[in-house]
Amino acid sequence: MQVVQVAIPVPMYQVFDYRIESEDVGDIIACRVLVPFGPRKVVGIVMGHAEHAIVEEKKLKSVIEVLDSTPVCSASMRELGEWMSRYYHYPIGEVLHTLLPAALRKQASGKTKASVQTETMLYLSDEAKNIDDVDPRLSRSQKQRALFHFILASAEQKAPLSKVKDEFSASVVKAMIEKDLLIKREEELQVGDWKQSIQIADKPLANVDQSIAISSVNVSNGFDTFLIEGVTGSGKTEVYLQIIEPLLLEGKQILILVPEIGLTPQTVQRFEDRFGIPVGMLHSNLNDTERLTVWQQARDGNIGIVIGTRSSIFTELKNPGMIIVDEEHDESFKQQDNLKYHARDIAVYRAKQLNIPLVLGSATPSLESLHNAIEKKYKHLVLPNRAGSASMPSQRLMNIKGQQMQFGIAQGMLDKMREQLQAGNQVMVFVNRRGYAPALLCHQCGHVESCQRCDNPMTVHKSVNNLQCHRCADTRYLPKRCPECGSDDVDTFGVGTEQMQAGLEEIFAEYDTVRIDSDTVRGKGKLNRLLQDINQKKYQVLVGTQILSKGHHFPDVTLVLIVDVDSALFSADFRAPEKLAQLITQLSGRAGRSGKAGEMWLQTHCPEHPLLQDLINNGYSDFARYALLERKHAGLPPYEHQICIRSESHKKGLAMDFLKICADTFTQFQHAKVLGPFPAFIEKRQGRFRFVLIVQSPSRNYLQKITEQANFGLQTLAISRQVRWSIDVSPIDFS
Ligand SMILES: Nc1ncnc2c1ncn2[C@@H]1O[C@H](COP(=O)(O)OP(=O)(O)OP(=O)(O)O)[C@@H](O)[C@H]1O
Ligand SMILES: [Zn+2]
Repeated sequence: MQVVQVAIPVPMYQVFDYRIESEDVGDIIACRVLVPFGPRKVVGIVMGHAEHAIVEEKKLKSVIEVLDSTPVCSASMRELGEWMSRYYHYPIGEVLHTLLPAALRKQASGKTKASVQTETMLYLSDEAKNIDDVDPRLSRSQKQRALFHFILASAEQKAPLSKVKDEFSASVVKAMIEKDLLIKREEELQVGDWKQSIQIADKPLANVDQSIAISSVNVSNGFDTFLIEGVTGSGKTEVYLQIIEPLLLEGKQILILVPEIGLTPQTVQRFEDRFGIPVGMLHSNLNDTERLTVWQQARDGNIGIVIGTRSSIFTELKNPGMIIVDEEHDESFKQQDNLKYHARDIAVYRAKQLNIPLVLGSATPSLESLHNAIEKKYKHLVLPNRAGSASMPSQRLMNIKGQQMQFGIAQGMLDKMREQLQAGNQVMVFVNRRGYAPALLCHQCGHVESCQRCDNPMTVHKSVNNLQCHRCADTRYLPKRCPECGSDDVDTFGVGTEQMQAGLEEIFAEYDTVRIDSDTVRGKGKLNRLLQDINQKKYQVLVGTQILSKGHHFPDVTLVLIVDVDSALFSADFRAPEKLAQLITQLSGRAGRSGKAGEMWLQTHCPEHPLLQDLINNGYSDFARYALLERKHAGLPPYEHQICIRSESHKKGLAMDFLKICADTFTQFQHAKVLGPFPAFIEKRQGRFRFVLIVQSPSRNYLQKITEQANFGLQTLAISRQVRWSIDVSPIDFS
């Protein structure tokens, strides 16, 4: 009998010992096993072999079943898991489960699922090799003769069944197997197939800045991190295409991370068109089996390029060549619940582990990455101009103090929009709220309909005729009278995307309007169809939320209007200016991308605000450097490091008490600053009161160590089981 240590997805930090009778432990390291855990059976991963079991050996429970014949994760992935467990203060069993494709986490998954991918091949039998068309076994069936020639003509006189099935029916194949003319055999999927089929399509000649970036990356050998800071439309994607070309030709695989809503078939198409090979796509709309297939293909080296969102950073690559993180500033790279990892940070660790280059790209780099570039930890490559014949859009502020507004738009702006529409161009209007209006207000008594569970005004949705809480998704019918005083003088307050679309349809009745927000793009392929329709100019007026700002290339958009973002100028979140500057710059970057002059207008009550002045006059790059200076003086990230402890409870006092204990714990450490507890930006959600505590230190290592120590103590407190709490390392959001 031997004892194995198994990582199990439960909120406990240790591994668990189990007995195993038959197998040699050395053979099942990193394989999944089914084990009893309390009353349940769970899937765990064998981490190692225990010399001495913690529990007396006789009392140890046994492994029920070994689920894999080969490891489900490589040694480097296991090492990454162990690092993440320490770095994010998260139980190892749960970390490893996060790294694996969902299909492999489930108990039902069978023994062979994770193993090497195979395919069924059809061969000519030795007998078949010696016959010809007049042989009676072939002469009577035209179809069988055709299949015989099909395989005879194939390389090595074999063909995959999947390909044969495209042209021949199953009965033809079956008949030939029964006559001993064909042999069916399972073979390991051939590695490097894609390498043979690469065909590089015509490409534009890189401009000077692009060429410098391409050659800087291409001369690198082994691990190195590059930050490409390229203005919107500067041809960053073209740079990615050209830097990965020599790697693909050597048979090396490329992993590209993109933001959640940036991953569209158009993005994938650009890579497929350039290299003529299929690209594996990993995103949240895939089912578990589809995800598993891409994961296996990548791991077995059967696919050259994988493009995916956040969690695809955990893709295993047989022959890794490079990792690219596009739009590296995007917040969707940070997982906000459970294991709160940042895919960009994991990318740095992964690239170092695999000894390959990492390329981060953005028009609006995060202050973290920019800081690393300025400090020369990353190599900084700049694309200051737009590619081809396009030039940068002009950026203007529209002072709306005291102006007459129609649906939240100033008259002067409507005139400018009409001008562009009449010239055959498209215009884009950004509104930061979906729905019809952010609140329903009684004109008589001032009552605002709110979600009681979240203490939050409910948003009016006229298209579905209800009120919705955007925090907890609760819905309520849309009242005709005030629920407080009974007056019928109730009205909406503020403008959301729905109302904006309705208003613009009225004002510009002769043009077609489309709305892009999470309500209209729900459903598989919906966003893509809408994006295609926009590119085919079915719509002239585009109204939408953030989704519109993400990397889209709309050649005919010449005017971008940002309706109202003033509230972000007064946010208590120290990251708000950075986020706002990124949003404005990315939105503005949608205008004038293909030679036509573009303009961006920002409506504001505060045109003199220094952030807006700096951004509009000097651009993001200047703003960001100034913002870094401010962070330095204020002792904020990236100059200091933070963790945030969040606590939630139905009892306000309890959530607060827990954080007070946390604060006392951390105050004992000399080199840490403790801030809070404060109410979270969203103070209440789903009936729970929410608080945060921030701990800060100039040393990341020190902060890591004291958090580990503190966490150990906090876990043992009774109150820690009465509140819902979590540790967020390098938080980017305090809501
Ligand atoms: N060297 C070049 N010569 C001519 N056209 C180019 C060149 N490089 C890129 N382009 C074209 O310029 C346009 C913008 O390029 P691309 O989409 O690569 O920019 P980007 O920097 O990734 O954009 P964004 O970050 O704003 O989404 C594309 O239509 C692309 O084909
Ligand atoms: Zn709610």
